[in-house]
Amino acid sequence: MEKVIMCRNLTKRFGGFVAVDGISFDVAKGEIFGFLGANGAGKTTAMRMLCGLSFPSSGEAEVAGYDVYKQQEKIKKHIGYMSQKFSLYENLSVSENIEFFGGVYGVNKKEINKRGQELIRALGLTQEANKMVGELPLGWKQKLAFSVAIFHQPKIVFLDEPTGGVDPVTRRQFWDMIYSAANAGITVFVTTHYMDEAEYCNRVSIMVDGKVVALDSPTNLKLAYNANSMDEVFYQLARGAKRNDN
Ligand SMILES: Nc1ncnc2c1ncn2[C@@H]1O[C@H](COP(=O)(O)OP(=O)(O)OP(=O)(O)O)[C@@H](O)[C@H]1O
Repeated sequence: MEKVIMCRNLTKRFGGFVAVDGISFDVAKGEIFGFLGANGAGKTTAMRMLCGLSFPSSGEAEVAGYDVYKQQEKIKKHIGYMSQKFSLYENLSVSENIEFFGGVYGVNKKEINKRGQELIRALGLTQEANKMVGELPLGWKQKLAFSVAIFHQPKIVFLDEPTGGVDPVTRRQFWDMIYSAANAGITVFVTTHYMDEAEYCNRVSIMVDGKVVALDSPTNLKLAYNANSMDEVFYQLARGAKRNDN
């Protein structure tokens, strides 16, 4: 098994508060890894460390073979990132967003043009290519944002609640794109609050109050917790959480 993410006792403190408390796991190439936890559990903080955006307080981690303390710039080059809050520029057109982000990620102009056109066709956005992204329905924006995040063919894509606010059918279509990316060898690390999405992951980790309290396939987790759904598993584990930012 080729590991593309490895972390051991990864910890982040803010003053005396331990936001991420000694988490350890590996993620394999091409795996779809669900990273669950209630509000305030520490998911975003952990993800920011793995993306090379923030230094851990202690512990070890390697992402795409690079060290999270010493090689943050290398990590950023080899990953894609999409979140609900940060993705596309609403006041640029579909084509301009592809050009811009392709450029930021170091794809050359010729490739951007060629693959950009293919992408627009594949997404069925030919008529909308010159429209401002702000005019697109949310589901289309999310699909485009995901495509842009993997345009430079990264080893890993980090998705922070990528499908918030859209209906189950649109979410399902989004997940078809995730499966295609994983089949092409891109590892997917995804946080979500939707338990139907947790069922789609190869493995799921559940964080409570900064710690990973369970990690396995959805099938094994349901067996272990004698539950019919991931919703039930999640409820059993997260109901005792002390933190809840909401
Ligand atoms: N810069 C910071 N300074 C102090 N505390 C912080 C900081 N960033 C996060 N925290 C705290 O760390 C804890 C974990 O926050 P984090 O955003 O990682 O949780 P999360 O699991 O991503 O939650 P959500 O699902 O709401 O996004 C929270 O209690 C939060 O208030």
